[in-house]
Amino acid sequence: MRSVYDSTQVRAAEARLKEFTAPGELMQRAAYGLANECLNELHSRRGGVYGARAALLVGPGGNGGDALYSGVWLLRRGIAVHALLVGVKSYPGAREAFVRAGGTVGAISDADAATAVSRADLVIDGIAGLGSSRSVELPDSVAEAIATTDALVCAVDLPSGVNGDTGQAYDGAIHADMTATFGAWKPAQVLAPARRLCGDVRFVDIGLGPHLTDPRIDVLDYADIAAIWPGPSYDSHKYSTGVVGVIAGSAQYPGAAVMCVGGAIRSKPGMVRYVGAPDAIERIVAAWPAAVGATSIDDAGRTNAWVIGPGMGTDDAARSVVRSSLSLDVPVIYDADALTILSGDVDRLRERQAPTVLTPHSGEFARLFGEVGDDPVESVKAATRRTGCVVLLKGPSTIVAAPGGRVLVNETGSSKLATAGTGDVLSGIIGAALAAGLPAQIAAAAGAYVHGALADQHDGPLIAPDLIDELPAFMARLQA
Ligand SMILES: NC(=O)C1=CN([C@@H]2O[C@H](COP(=O)(O)OP(=O)(O)OC[C@H]3O[C@@H](n4cnc5c(N)ncnc54)[C@H](OP(=O)(O)O)[C@@H]3O)[C@@H](O)[C@H]2O)[C@@H](O)CC1
Ligand SMILES: [K+]
Repeated sequence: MRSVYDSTQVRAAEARLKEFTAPGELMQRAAYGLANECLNELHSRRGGVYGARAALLVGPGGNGGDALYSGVWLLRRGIAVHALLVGVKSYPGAREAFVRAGGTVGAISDADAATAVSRADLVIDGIAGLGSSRSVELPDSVAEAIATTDALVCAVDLPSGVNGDTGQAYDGAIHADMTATFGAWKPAQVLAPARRLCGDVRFVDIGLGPHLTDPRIDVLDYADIAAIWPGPSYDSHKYSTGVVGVIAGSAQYPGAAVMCVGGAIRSKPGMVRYVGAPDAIERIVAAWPAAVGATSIDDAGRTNAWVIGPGMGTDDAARSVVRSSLSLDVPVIYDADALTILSGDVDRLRERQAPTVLTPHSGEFARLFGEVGDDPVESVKAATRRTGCVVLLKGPSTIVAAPGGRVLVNETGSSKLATAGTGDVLSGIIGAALAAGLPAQIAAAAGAYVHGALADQHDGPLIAPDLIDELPAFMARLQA
């Protein structure tokens, strides 16, 4: 698990650590770590560093200070380093130290600034980090040189022009190949759209760890999923590993039910029950002979969790099923059409006594709760406070919040998943995890991890049934 801290937490930890360190010590640790990351990467790209050229983009604050002091280390390794000041100010003492070590300094508005960038093998973006709060305005020629260079572009702490806490990217934000993050992972390094601008994130330990508590976000990794994903034990039987009920599909969208049941059945619960009309049951059993059919929830028998919604339509019958499901005393995940049905009735979700998971994409989220704002984590947390439900917001970075709990962000998957039916598979996987007894937020986040990882391991273009085909091998590896 990777813990992520916002700028207020990082600054507070920095202030506490400063009580035990000499003045300037933390910046020196950061600058040395930054220089090392750049040198290692440059070495692997060019086969050496001596004789390389570097351009530093230097802002007025601590971020620019880091860039200048890292320049001192680069100079000591035989790299020619030119600093371009963005604005008139620079971090006290850093410019002088850089010049003493042999660095040269110009302004970003100099006629030859773009040439310095395009000739460089390494560009260090130290315009702004934690203090980055607005668009980056560079001369057009410099912006163009940064955008088109083959050089290694390394962001100091965060790419300039991204909001470190929300993941928002302002106009002109720098697109880095690599980001050296100091002391903690920051929200923008795991949240879209900023995450993409960070490139490869390298952690530089400056000793903040013991002073950081209560992360804003956690990111689950493979080891976490392997540890928590429920597997059968030697005395398991079909009821002990969880029974999933699925209400999905309609005459218009029969495939949604097949995808959803497939996602559930291949995630290895003990049993999957499908509830629908007789012809729909026939279709499901033809596709998944191990599934068990019933024509109503009441006739379905013992079930540990329900998946309700994919492709079920929004007609009166569907509305009545969703309304009556609110009183089910086992966990329920509402997806797709069920979310549309609930959008006029969000506050009724508070009636639910058992855990509930909502899995909207941004359009469904807007219908339920209003548009996702500039701070998507806050928007999702507000939705959980309003409904008492676990809310999983699908998107380039999936955000999963629970009432009173910590926020989880999933990093697996890609735009490959933007294809019909993949969401139905996801809800089936989450349903299986819920039925097996995982706490609702963990079930949702672990389901999102598995779903994304299936897409990542699939070669070539992807359609929803490919995810189901990838599931058995993935589960086998996970439980090995
Ligand atoms: N915390 C830690 O543990 C450690 C922190 N360290 C380092 O310090 C950094 C934080 O330093 P910081 O507080 O001085 O803020 P920083 O990011 O340099 O911004 C400064 C000013 O830049 C400006 N500015 C903003 N956006 C801009 C834009 N788009 N284009 C142009 N200018 C822009 C804006 O000033 P304004 O122009 O608005 O007056 C803003 O106030 C941190 O990220 C890390 O690198 C390490 O050294 C040691 C450990
Ligand atoms: K930066």
